[in-house]
Amino acid sequence: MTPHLKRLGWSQHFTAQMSVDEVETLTPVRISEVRRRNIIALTGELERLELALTGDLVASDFAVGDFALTDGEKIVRLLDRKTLISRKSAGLTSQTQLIASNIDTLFITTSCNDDFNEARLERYLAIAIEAEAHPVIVITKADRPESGNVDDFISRAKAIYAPADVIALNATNPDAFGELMPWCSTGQTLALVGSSGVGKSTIARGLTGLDIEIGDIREDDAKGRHTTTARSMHAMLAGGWLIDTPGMRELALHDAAEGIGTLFEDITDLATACKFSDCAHNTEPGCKVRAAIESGELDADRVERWRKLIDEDERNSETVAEARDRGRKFSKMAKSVLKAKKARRGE
Ligand SMILES: Nc1nc2c(ncn2[C@@H]2O[C@H](COP(=O)(O)OP(=O)(O)OP(=O)(O)O)[C@@H](O)[C@H]2O)c(=O)[nH]1
Ligand SMILES: [Zn+2]
Repeated sequence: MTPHLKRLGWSQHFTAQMSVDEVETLTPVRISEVRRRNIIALTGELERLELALTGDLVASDFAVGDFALTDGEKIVRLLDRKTLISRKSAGLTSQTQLIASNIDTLFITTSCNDDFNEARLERYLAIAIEAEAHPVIVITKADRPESGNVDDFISRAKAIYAPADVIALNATNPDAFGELMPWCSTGQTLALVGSSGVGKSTIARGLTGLDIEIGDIREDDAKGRHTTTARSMHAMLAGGWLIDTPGMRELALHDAAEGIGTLFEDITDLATACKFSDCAHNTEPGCKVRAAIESGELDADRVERWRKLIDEDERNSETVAEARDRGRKFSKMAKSVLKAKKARRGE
């Protein structure tokens, strides 16, 4: 592996996928922009190539951050991803839209104010775990906590998921960025998520030295609003890459059952030991989850958040057919309720 490729974020994971023939004839590149008709990719020397899509490959098969092999003209082969973040596209066709790939670290950003909330952090943690990206909870506005003190926010964040790192900082102070360096250096790829106003753009600016507006670029055409990924991969001052595709801001939970399972492993373990395999953990006899809440081993609020997250995930993961089915069931139910009401009123 050349040092140049390492700088691009290349690793053994990708080398191992190449045949001897491919090593001799093709060039590895990293995809930095996905356009409707072509792909912009960077070589190890950071040369920017405009590559054609040919054969079966279409733009929606690619994510910013992908590694691929090219003959210099077109993409020949897409390499298996290390990690992938996707979302369900809005609208009638509930297709999965690829948002970013081969991300090592996800900065889950919140602030020392009302934005800080366990449920929100858990949702992003489940997304990171599902994508196999390392989660770092970055708590901004540590210079002016609106309530309590910064240490309280840090301990609350640490209590959510032990493997996640937690950093509190003043994102407007350039000196504070030193703490973020372990995830920003050469070979590392990073993405930022969090609500509006928590400081994502401020952090992005601090890490890249560029005034980038994350998520502002949209294309409109007859088919409706498209997100484009123009200029979505930015070199960080410390040597790594920051990926900030527009879809990152609107990430919703979907198909993250495993992520939720890992995040709430203790509850999941108890739930599998319940007497009934379909236990809803309400009033069923032999429910280990309820028993753990009653003994004080589990926090009832956390269990509630776990259930809500599973519900949200299942709702967002359903296929178009399932959603239609649910719609039908609902309208059937609504009709029968209406009928019963009318009958009561003697209509
Ligand atoms: N004092 C202080 N202000 C901060 C900090 N982080 C962000 N801000 C300010 O908070 C405001 C919002 O920050 P942005 O970086 O625009 O937040 P964002 O997450 O990118 O917001 P959207 O673009 O709406 O998604 C700006 O005025 C920042 O200067 C911090 O750590 N301390
Ligand atoms: Zn149970």
